[in-house]
Amino acid sequence: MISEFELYIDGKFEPGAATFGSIDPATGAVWAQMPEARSDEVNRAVAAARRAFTDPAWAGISASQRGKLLARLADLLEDAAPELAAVETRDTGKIIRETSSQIAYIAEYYRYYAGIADKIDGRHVAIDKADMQTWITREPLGVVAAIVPWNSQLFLSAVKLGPALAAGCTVVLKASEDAPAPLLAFARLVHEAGFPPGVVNVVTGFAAECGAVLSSHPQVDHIAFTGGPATARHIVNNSAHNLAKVSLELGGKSPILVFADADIDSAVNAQLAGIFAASGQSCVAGSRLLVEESIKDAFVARLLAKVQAIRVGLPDDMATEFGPLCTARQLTHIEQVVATSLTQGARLITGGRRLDRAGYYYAPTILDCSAAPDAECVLTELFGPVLSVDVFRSEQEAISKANKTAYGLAAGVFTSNLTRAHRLVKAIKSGVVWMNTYRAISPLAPFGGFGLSGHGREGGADAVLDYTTTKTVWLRTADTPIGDPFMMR
Ligand SMILES: NC(=O)C1=CN([C@@H]2O[C@H](COP(=O)(O)OP(=O)(O)OC[C@H]3O[C@@H](n4cnc5c(N)ncnc54)[C@H](O)[C@@H]3O)[C@@H](O)[C@H]2O)C=CC1
Ligand SMILES: O=Cc1ccc(S(=O)(=O)O)cc1
Repeated sequence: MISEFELYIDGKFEPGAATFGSIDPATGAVWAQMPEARSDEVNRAVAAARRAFTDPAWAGISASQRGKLLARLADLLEDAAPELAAVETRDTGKIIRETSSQIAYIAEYYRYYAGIADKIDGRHVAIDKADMQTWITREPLGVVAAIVPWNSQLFLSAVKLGPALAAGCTVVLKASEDAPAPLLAFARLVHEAGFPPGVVNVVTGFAAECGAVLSSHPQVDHIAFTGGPATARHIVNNSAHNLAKVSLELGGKSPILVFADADIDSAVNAQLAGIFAASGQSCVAGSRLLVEESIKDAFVARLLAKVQAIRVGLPDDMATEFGPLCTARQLTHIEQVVATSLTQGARLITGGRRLDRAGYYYAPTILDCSAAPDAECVLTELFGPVLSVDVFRSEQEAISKANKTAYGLAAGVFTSNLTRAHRLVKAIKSGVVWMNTYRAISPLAPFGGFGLSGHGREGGADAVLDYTTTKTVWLRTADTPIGDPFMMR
């Protein structure tokens, strides 16, 4: 497995200003040293990206050529998927079953944007003046600061790098200080793919000396951020310095609504996947089960039986279904929110404790919140394996409970009633609604939220446009001299 990690700045690998230990969440012990970028490294990375943006080696190549570089990166990523998956699993604790299949699929995101690179068209305007031709071209926006959290970081980078590079931007990618190894390893593939120096730079470091320096840097034009709402507020404040365009992909408190007429086996499995896959550390975690009252007891009993059969184990074992949390901080946060929720009237159905083993394991947990619908665990994101259960008695009540948090990222609806399904799609406030399925993703499908879940949309063809700006060109076609200079044409 890769065990040496460096920053990647201006086409070269370097050790950083200092190093910090990265922890293996399955043991709680440091497993590798990571290079820390501070202001000097960040400033050099942004300067390299700025220079590369206009350098003929990048600005002078065709869009098709940019697509070929992205396609090459996709091939390299696919080949390296097993090795990168091992690194991600070691550094984040995410189970190898998910990392290995997810990384192979991420190659498809780069392929998708490779194909789009030379399809970013401008348009001709049927202008309302006889002696004028007017058209709009699309140009790359400039230097992008891509800031990602530790979870699914190769995926969250792909939905930024893919469209940004297809559009012709250059990028400084900041990996989280929690588990940066997979992105630093990924930088080797960027290098091998042959992107000119400075087009992609990969750094990691802490909030004040790295993240804040990058997001407030005067040479940054666009900040593509994924993370928590609290950090997002810092990002928006930082962008007051550079007035960069900002996109925010934030947390969620996504409901899964199960009606009595649903395919219950499917809904139980989707709920299991929604909250216990990746040990609940997913922005789209289906952390609120809203179930029709008449089937609540039967549904929860079937769910509980499946939860009790989950195979907890070491994340690098293909048989493991449930691994540790990524950080000790996360473990403490979940313990505190669960304890508070119990005092607020939530009732423990299962879990609610650390597991008695090394590493940051927290048991799959279900809390009945039907008597405490405003408990903390119902309203705030935990980013862990904690499901709150509540009931509804009517479609209207289901909608109002689904929409009651400040988030609006995703929702799942399980029903066999087609007309109701259409009504719910319209009524639920979230950027994604999964009907009779959950946590499905594709490069072709846009993704993002409302409210506290942010306002960006990543994935899909239109994402490329976020990394471009328009230029309107006017051409006067008359051969006669321009007339009255004191009036607008
Ligand atoms: N909507 C989406 O697509 C997704 C959202 N998320 C959200 O991410 C969060 C979990 O990740 P965390 O690592 O806890 O997020 P976080 O917000 O703590 O960190 C995210 C990134 O921001 C950086 N950062 C921290 N302070 C900064 C500052 N002052 N200036 C600039 N950068 C700064 C961090 O170093 C890291 O790289 C959850 O809320 C989760 O829901 C996670 C995955 C996908
Ligand atoms: O479709 C977008 C999407 C889905 C899942 C995740 S996570 O990695 O599970 O947080 C992120 C984005």
